[in-house]
Amino acid sequence: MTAVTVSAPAKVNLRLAVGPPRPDGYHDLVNVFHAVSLFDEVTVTAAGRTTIRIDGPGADAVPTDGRNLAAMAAERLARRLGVPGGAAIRIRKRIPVAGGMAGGSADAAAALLACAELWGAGLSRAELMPIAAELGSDVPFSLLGGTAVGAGRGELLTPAQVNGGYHWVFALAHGGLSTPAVYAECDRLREEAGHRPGPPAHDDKLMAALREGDAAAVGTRLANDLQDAALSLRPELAGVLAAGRERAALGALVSGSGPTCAFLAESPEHADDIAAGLRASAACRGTVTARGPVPGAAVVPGPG
Ligand SMILES: C[C@@](CO)(OP(=O)(O)O)[C@H](O)COP(=O)(O)OP(=O)(O)OC[C@H]1O[C@@H](n2ccc(N)nc2=O)[C@H](O)[C@@H]1O
Ligand SMILES: Nc1ncnc2c1ncn2[C@@H]1O[C@H](COP(=O)(O)OP(=O)(O)O)[C@@H](O)[C@H]1O
Repeated sequence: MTAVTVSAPAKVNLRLAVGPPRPDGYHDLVNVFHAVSLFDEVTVTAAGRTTIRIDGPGADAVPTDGRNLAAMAAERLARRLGVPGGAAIRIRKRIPVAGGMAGGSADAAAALLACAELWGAGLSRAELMPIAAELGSDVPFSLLGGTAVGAGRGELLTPAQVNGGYHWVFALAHGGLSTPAVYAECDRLREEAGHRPGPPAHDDKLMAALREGDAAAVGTRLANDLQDAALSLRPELAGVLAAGRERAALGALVSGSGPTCAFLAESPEHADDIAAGLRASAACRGTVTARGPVPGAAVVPGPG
């Protein structure tokens, strides 16, 4: 096999409940991940050493050395398998960079699956999961896809039962937000308010709404404990959320650590209407519509 291409989806967090900081610097979560139809594509070919080429919006903000999560995935798997050399990696980026939609995690999951295929590793998706978790808390979900509840730091996944499809609008922001900075701001705001959070809690009503395919009920249960921190660091996001609510979005929230904002719509037509409202308000850089849930990282058939 000379080239393998894998596509991997972006995510939105339907619920992100954040516990107190752990001694290792992470936070325990109840993280309800939902994969949406916005994909990065990663192509790998055998090479003497690992290299990265990347194109698409925001590509210039992504490292092309050993700090790139896709490169880290390839190197880690090569070491694990005893493969000499590495992989030439090409990333076609569509997921907003540092946008709270797990683009780096998608690229890492895609590179892991693509290299396993390229090198004939014969590893199942389940066997790739522990390597994915070493690369980042969100990487296992990028492999799994669908809708799933992440415990621990987000890496311990249980697939969720979901009926129906969900229509989303994403408001793209200028620039990104650093995930560690948003978690730190969340801790700071809680300390300032004298709020001592308990362990993160599940929301049975959200899970029931997902099982019933009741988009309106899902919309009312969307929740993100990092939202206040993202708004504190980027106050203009309040205007973005308000612009989507004006067009009667079923729910509106910051996606993960932000700054992308997510809006749940009743139908594809309603999604287009919310997107038009957001663009008219000039509150954001642009919009993307997508549906969920979609599967996780998958090999794209045909020549790489
Ligand atoms: C917030 C979330 C929500 O899904 O994603 P984004 O919205 O940024 O995409 C995740 O928790 C991000 O996961 P990921 O981006 O994989 O984070 P990691 O590389 O594992 O960790 C980066 C840093 O984020 C913080 N972190 C991450 C996960 C976690 N459960 N607790 C944390 O405190 C820590 O400061 C850590 O050093
Ligand atoms: N392949 C990659 N794609 C995007 N970002 C990457 C990648 N590899 C490393 N990074 C770094 O990870 C940071 C977070 O990126 P990303 O995963 O897009 O955002 P988020 O964590 O908000 O979902 C970026 O600022 C970038 O420096």
